[in-house]
Amino acid sequence: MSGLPIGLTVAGTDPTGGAGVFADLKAMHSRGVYGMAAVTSLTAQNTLGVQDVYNVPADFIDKELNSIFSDEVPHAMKTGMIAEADMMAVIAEYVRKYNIPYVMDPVMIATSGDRLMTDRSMATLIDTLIPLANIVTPNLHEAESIAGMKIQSENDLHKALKVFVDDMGAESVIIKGGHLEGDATDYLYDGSRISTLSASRIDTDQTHGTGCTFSAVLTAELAKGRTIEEAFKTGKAYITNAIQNSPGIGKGSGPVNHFSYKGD
Ligand SMILES: Nc1ncnc2c1ncn2[C@@H]1O[C@H](COP(=O)(O)OP(=O)(O)OP(=O)(O)O)[C@@H](O)[C@H]1O
Ligand SMILES: Cc1ncc(CO)c(N)n1
Repeated sequence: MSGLPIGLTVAGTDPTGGAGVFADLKAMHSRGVYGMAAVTSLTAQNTLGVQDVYNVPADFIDKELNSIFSDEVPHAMKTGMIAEADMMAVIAEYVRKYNIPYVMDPVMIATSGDRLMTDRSMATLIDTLIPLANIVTPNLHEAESIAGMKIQSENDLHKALKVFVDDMGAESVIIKGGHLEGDATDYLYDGSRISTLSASRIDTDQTHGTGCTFSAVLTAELAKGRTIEEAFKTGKAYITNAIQNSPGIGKGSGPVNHFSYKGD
């Protein structure tokens, strides 16, 4: 039993380290949390796009998770890229059995526009993973696909938030406004109230892996026993600072700085 908070990420790799499990580990480390990672897919990708994907078979993901959980149970976990429904079913079993705080980042399409989840997995994502989640973190497009509606107004956004919690059974949802017009405003709904956090939009294309990094920070904060609202505040401050200080790596949409945020 470790005194250090432990966060687990279950997601794909990005060999350039800007998104996926490597980014998650950096974000958790930066927040003072010991990071563990089980890999769902290897991708060949960089700041320009995804060149190829190699899925880990679901029964091997089961072995990775068994190795982790039979040895040390993490204090919180997140999932990111999960390409296929059979992988989701395996992961859901561990979330159910160990019942640790769970952040579900429904990764569907990379910043570059490449698909990272099959369409036929959508029903499983909605039926098995979302009801287990303490926080679901869709971006605007993912929220539209999952809620099955267009989001063109504040009113639509409020309706979509409620679909995740009131209809699908998540404890809370944060719809991220990285792709909204104007300020980058994120919306949290926890079943009783909607709260927002806003940052001025940073005029940059250095946003590769922002979603992964944001959800990894939320997971790290939950691993420390912080509330969802506290985790949201830290996640927002961290990602805004990380985008502002992006290191300018690669020829395309580069990664953020996982180590620049120095807040508590
Ligand atoms: N240009 C920006 N300026 C300020 N904040 C931003 C900007 N772009 C994204 N964010 C913030 O970054 C976080 C991640 O949001 P975003 O909508 O980009 O996620 P995503 O699309 O899932 O990311 P990914 O690129 O990893 O797929 C949110 O808090 C969002 O408000
Ligand atoms: C492995 C992986 N997960 C998530 C994203 C979304 O940014 C990505 N580009 N790559």
